[in-house]
Amino acid sequence: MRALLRKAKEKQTDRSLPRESPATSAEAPSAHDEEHHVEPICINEEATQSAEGGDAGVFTAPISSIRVVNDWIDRNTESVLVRNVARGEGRAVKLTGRSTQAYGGTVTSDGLADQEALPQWLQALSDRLVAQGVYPPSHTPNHVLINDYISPESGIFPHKDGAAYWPRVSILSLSSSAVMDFHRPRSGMSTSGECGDRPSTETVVCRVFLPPRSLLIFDGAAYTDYLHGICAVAADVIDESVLNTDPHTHGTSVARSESGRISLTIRHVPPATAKAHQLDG
Ligand SMILES: O=C(O)CCC(=O)C(=O)O
Ligand SMILES: [Fe+2]
Repeated sequence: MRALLRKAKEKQTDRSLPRESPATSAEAPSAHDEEHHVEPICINEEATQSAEGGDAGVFTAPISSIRVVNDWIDRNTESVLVRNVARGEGRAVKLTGRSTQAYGGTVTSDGLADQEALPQWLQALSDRLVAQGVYPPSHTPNHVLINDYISPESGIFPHKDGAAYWPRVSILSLSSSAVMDFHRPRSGMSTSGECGDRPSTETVVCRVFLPPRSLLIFDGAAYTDYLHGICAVAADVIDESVLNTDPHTHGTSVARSESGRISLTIRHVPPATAKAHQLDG
């Protein structure tokens, strides 16, 4: 495992990823982590094998708790998942620029209420994340939020996922790439409303390219201290500041797919009763 992580770090060097360090607060272990006993992630060999034989691209970003596994699924699996998302349209909630489908239950400030079993096609993803060591069996993902972005120009305003979730998130991208921005919170920064059309240089500390079929995993400071969001742009301008990109693509822009991106946000939510119990005692 150590060798693997070392390999990932070497890849980071190979790819000339920016080495600026983020705000020092990002490096410090968060009190929230300790409170939730977040174990380090161990992504095993299988997770780093590209399904199509290419470079899996696991790396550690400047905020040390962000990782991307490229080609986490193959194209056939992607097509199956896209079709399953389309079949779930009946349960979709329409928002500006995107619709969402929630599976697993209702997330409340106390934890997961009205818990329902994940459908088999989502449970398979959850099981794979546990098998790969991304989640411990005690925190098997039990909730999936699907964001179906209506057009390439759709995004999501910078936000934090909040305290109801166990603080590690895995996001699987389907159908299109996008760049996710991690923002340092700024006093008075709005965390609701429309997403912007460009990242704010004032607040962005880290930008990460998410190709279709990639899995983004973040926890620690990236989860608790920073906001994440996706700009509302039809094409993402790529330069050396965007992680998970090859140097030869710097200076180009990558168009998002006309059909819009779909993301599956896979998390563990402690049951409402368990959480209330934990707080009591
Ligand atoms: O579409 C994405 O990748 C972001 C989704 C997200 O941040 C969320 O569901 O909380
Ligand atoms: Fe989020």
